[in-house]
Amino acid sequence: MSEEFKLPSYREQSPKVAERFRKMYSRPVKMEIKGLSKTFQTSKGTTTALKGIDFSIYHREFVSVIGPSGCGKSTLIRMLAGLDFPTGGEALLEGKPVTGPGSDRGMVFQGYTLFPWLTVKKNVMFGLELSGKSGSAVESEARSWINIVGLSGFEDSYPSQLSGGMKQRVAIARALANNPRILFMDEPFGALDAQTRSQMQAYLLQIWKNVDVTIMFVTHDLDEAIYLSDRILVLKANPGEVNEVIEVPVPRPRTPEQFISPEFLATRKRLEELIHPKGAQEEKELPVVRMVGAEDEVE
Ligand SMILES: Nc1ncnc2c1ncn2[C@@H]1O[C@H](COP(=O)(O)OP(=O)(O)OP(=O)(O)O)[C@@H](O)[C@H]1O
Repeated sequence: MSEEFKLPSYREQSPKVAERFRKMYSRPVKMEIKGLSKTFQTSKGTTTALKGIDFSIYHREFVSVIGPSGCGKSTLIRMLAGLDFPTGGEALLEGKPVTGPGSDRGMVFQGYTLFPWLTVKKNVMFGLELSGKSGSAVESEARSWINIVGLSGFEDSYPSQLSGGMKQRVAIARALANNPRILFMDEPFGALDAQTRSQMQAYLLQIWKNVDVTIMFVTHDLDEAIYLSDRILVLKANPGEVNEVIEVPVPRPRTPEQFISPEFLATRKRLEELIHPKGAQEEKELPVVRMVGAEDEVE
């Protein structure tokens, strides 16, 4: 008889992984979130989108935010980016309160936010020119960012000539060209097909490794969060609060083969327990629409 396969605890870390976290926690705090809350007044009453979020993101960390729909993931990232304002608490970037948008924070969203009338190079140069730089230095800087995201040769293409994954790489290059202290990514790969999405995840890990940047990444995809992150901030809904912070025990460098490693599976199981707790959703029988004979029934 074979022994029952037992997953390790998602808290079990190899010495190498524990050492990586020790190093990470010894780095300076990049962003400190202190008691951050947000309520919205609507015609139906008050919605508490976020309540008392406390969390610190360390320099060069990759953090993902995950949670059920409506738990406040986008609201959180928008407030940290300075695009919306908290109704309580505050966020500090390198010790300074966030009071509005700024070039020290980059954003990449799910929708392709490139200017369709500008070439790849001009899209990447846009932020640099806004900051007052000009001339050949800007152009060569833009070229080097285009190279970093693997799009050399496409400098003069227009967004309409690129695939979805390529457009998102341009959006990443444009955000990084401003040299942000932190990059916020809100479901950046949500609109991509599964194959392009996994390629983009691998690209993003390479870019993160090669560029001095800290990343906060919102996703619905549990595997994506585990594959990319150092830690996962799990939120719960109504009101949006921190449910758990998971230190991902999967060693780096990450590879797709790790998706079936015991550490990966244990982390996935824990995330599923947190996000889809048993009994939270009653299994509903869907109505049967009989369009075939009983002998054609399937299970
Ligand atoms: N501008 C707004 N006015 C009123 N309520 C809002 C507004 N923006 C967000 N909310 C509410 O705040 C809560 C959190 O919304 P948010 O979009 O941040 O959640 P989310 O976790 O990103 O959701 P999803 O996973 O579905 O994208 C929801 O209940 C939402 O209805």
